[in-house]
Amino acid sequence: MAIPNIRIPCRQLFIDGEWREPLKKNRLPIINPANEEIIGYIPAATEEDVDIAVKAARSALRRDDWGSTTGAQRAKYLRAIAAKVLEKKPELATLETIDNGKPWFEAASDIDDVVACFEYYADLAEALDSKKKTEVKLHLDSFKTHVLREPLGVVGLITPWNYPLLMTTWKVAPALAAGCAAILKPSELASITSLELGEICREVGLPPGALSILTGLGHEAGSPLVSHPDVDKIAFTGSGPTGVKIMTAAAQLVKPVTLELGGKSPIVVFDDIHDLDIAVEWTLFGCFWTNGQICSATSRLIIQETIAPQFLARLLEWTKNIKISDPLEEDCKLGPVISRGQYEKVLKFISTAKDEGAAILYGGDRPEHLKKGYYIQPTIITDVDTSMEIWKEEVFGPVLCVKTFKTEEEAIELANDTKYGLGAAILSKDLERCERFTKAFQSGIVWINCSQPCFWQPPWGGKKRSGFGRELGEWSLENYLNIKQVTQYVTPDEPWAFYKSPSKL
Ligand SMILES: NC(=O)C1=CN([C@@H]2O[C@H](COP(=O)(O)OP(=O)(O)OC[C@H]3O[C@@H](n4cnc5c(N)ncnc54)[C@H](O)[C@@H]3O)[C@@H](O)[C@H]2O)C=CC1
Ligand code: BAL
Ligand code: NA
Repeated sequence: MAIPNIRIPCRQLFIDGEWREPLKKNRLPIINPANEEIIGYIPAATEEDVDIAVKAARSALRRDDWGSTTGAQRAKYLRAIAAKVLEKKPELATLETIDNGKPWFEAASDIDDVVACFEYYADLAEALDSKKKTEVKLHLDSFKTHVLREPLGVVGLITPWNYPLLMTTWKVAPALAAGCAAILKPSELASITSLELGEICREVGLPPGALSILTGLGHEAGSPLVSHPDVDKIAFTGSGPTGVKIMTAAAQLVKPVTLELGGKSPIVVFDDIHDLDIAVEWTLFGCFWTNGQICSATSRLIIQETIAPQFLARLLEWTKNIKISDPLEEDCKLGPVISRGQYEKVLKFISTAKDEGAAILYGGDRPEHLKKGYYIQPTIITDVDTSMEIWKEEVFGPVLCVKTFKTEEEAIELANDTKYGLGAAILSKDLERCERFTKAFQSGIVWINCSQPCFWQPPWGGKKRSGFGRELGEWSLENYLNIKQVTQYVTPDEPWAFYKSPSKL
């Protein structure tokens, strides 16, 4: 597919089905991480705009055109959105690349996932109609009970910048499928494609207020959404510290949250791998895909001592072969990280690792041939100790740290030696061993003989400090539904006879 040359659309906030200037008229720069240039501006919402969006969402839930829709009717909107996204795929992929820095072909594949995800939740919305009301068998005949699965209400969706439109979709598609009215707050570092979703919703005639999109800063636009008393739930993906702030604020209102936070996931490689090159490639992909900015990145390589020298030698050769370039260039496999802040943060992690005594096997700096842009070489760090920051903390950049092990017990201990629990991978020919590791890994996701493939049908989420709740699959729909018990006394002519009846007049 040809990469189109594109103009950055100038948008406002998407509220109540229309484009509206933020009340305070503030805007934030859009920076292309590949050249550090300001390429446009996004509107910056504040508390006042949040309040208007919440009122519009409430009104959508009260109106028949959204609040009384069946799942089948909502499925039509979701399919229409999917079709429009597909139609605009080349432009959306380009916008994603120049906003986020990921290689264009990765962005294009994200857009395919966006389309598939909207279609998938269209199917689930339809299926919801037959599951909306389900009977619950009781042990008594004098009562009958059924359960209603109804939209939870107004939901706040706060998303990160690493898969901008895809992370938006992981939340928006199930929320709309469930019949909620959603308010999306994308990351200020990459909001363009989420705003374009607003234009798509307008084009397909999604009822006003069903989805509003408020771009802006976390503390100005995200925080008021979390603290708004008329928002029923927050679904968040992002950093641990922000997750803690959100959970703390939501707790004041006993507001449910789902949190998909960071990770420091292990990839355990045994000496009985099927093939050295295949294992090396999964190891690279597991950490360097999306420029290393994946919450589930398997950024701790735990390698069996017996195979370590030849594995690392081959890993080095493959790493040197990775094409680092402007992400719009064909065959680019590693673009810049998202921002100046992230660039400095990642380099600091590398310098601290060196200060703490680790060795840089490869990378550790900006590539010589790229003078501008937030580029960092794919970096491999060895001689790592479990007390080091590089072993413990999420880098969110193309940095892999390596530790060797002798026995299975040692490997599992190292794998679980983290406060996080999102993903974990094992590469081994021995499937019984893989099974033992699957049980022992303290994580929400396990990859066997691979790392990172991500599909929309299975559940996605973590344990420990990687958060809680599950996205994707049918699990995500449950996040946006209220389960209501309805119990009926079916013998109303018969007294309940709990209290003593006063004598009749
Ligand atoms: N788990 C993941 O997928 C991600 C993890 N990260 C990690 O987080 C680090 C910092 O990146 P940031 O973009 O600053 O992440 P962040 O967690 O602060 O931002 C994520 C989203 O939360 C919003 N937000 C920030 N403060 C908020 C608040 N007080 N209330 C409500 N919403 C708020 C942001 O505007 C953005 O939309 C990265 O270096 C990386 O380590 C970043 C992005 C994604
Ligand atoms: N494909 C992984 C999604 C994430 O990093 O959040
Ligand atoms: Na950007």
